Amino acid sequence: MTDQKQDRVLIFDTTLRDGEQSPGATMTHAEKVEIAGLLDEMGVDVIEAGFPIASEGDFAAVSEIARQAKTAQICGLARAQIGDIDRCWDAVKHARNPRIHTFIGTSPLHRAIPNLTMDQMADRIHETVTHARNLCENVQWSPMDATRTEADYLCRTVEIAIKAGATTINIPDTVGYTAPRESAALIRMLLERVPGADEIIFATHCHNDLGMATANSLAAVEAGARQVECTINGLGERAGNTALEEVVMALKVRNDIMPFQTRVDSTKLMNISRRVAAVSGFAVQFNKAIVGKNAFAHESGIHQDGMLKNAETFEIMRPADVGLTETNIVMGKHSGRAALRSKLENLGYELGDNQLKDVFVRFKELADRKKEIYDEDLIALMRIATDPEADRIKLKSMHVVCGTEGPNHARMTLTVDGDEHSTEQDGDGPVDASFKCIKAIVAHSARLQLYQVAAVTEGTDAQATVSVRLEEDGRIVTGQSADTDTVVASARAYIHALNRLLVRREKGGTDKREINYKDAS
Ligand SMILES: CC(=O)SCCNC(=O)CCNC(=O)[C@H](O)C(C)(C)COP(=O)(O)OP(=O)(O)OC[C@H]1O[C@@H](n2cnc3c(N)ncnc32)[C@H](O)[C@@H]1OP(=O)(O)O
Ligand SMILES: CC(C)C(=O)C(=O)O
Ligand SMILES: [Mg+2]
Repeated sequence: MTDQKQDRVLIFDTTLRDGEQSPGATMTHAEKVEIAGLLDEMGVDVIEAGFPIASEGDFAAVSEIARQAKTAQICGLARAQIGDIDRCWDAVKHARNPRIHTFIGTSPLHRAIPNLTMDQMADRIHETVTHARNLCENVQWSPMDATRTEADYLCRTVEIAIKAGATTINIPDTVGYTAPRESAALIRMLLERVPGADEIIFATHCHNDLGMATANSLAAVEAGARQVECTINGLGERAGNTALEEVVMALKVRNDIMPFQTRVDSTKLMNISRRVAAVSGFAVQFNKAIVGKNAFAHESGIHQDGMLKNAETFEIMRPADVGLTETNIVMGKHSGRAALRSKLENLGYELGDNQLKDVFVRFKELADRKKEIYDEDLIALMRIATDPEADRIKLKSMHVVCGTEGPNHARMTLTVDGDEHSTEQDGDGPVDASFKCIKAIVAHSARLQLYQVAAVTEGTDAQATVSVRLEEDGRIVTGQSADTDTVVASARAYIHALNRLLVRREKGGTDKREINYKDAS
């Protein structure tokens, strides 16, 4: 009997593959390895670590995650092509418990893309799944756009994949089109009609285009699926994937009507949500279920009154269940190293003494400008303080004149590899003038693809987190910074992105001296 017959639901996290496919969510190698470590620690069963054929970087990240994984199975994605599958295996084979995930679009719309007839596609599925199974014991096969595939053809292809050795069949709602009762009916139909269906695990992989991803996933579980594919914060293409935290907490809180278990330690949800938001640059909306800033906040009088008398009046989960601890240490300019270390440890950062010293200096600088330092402020600060790529170009000072009178003007001094360079520039607004200063000192041809500002905490002294995405010769880098001054945060984010670009250039074999900097004043 497989797990499918029991009450255990496997959690398959695809933050690092489908989540990273969100436009702009590209993560660095180190960030992917870090997130994979947190997922493993949290009890996720399978981590889809990337698409190894997609790039050298993806291959390297999947290989390292495979080497480092302790408990989770490590999976890579591959098209229905022998070369993809071989490349995937070369990356995941280092894991104690590897998995190959191969897929092809089976719906009429998707069959037309590679221009295969139904029979030709059936042969391709047989050939590729057989090949994958000869390499790896765990093979997952997905009929992409399953929910818009003809029922008979879906049953036929699933049967072929099972016979060829697939151990998991994933049923993707690739475009977020299905509704809960259809999602359930589809799994039931496959279980009833496909020979061998009771020997494998059915998975559900939903997208959130109509806001039904979690409902569809849970409906599939009730119908017999025993693996849910999801991402932290619901990160993913377009409207995203099923949110891991929603599935885990729904199964926990409503276990009375959905009696299924996962292995996920829910107290780690808040921390990983914040880390994924920080590294992807995708802020979590305030009212996001489970991990939103307001998910456990109460402002109206009747709610507060009820909460004070009995928290269950307005809360169906305890904040501690998702890893929110009461803020008993309020961080500010009077806090010392011990409090900072303890606070950072609660947030999941283990620091050595030297690192703590550096972070403490930055913390005090911030505390001098800001009354209260929130967890989000510390996460933003840690992200910048511990990024090894944020080195060669540094902001020494800047002064900006802006307002209704114009022209907006920036004066800036940067250090580049330790040497100081200064310039002054006018611009169309203070941010434009600052970016022009940076460009005047560090000449480059990178194109600004994205400039995004978000406040990480409330109040007029809130830190602004700025993300800047640059593109140069196909290389895409994202820089981030946080500061109470939005223009300073913007300049720092731009510089952070440039530093990353320099690292990419060097890794790509370009001579380090290619960095072209000059005094433009
Ligand atoms: C629903 C999903 O999430 S699917 C996963 C989507 N994720 C990604 O695409 C991210 C990674 N992708 C990439 O890096 C690139 O697309 C690569 C490396 C895989 C392929 O790059 P290229 O060779 O330049 O192909 P390109 O991206 O232009 O087109 C995709 C090709 O794959 C084919 N293809 C797409 N899906 C499949 C599949 N499941 N099995 C076999 N072939 C497929 C297409 O027919 C097309 O073939 P063609 O080049 O012969 O026309
Ligand atoms: C690759 C497949 C599983 C996918 O992500 C989808 O169909 O949404
Ligand atoms: Mg998907």
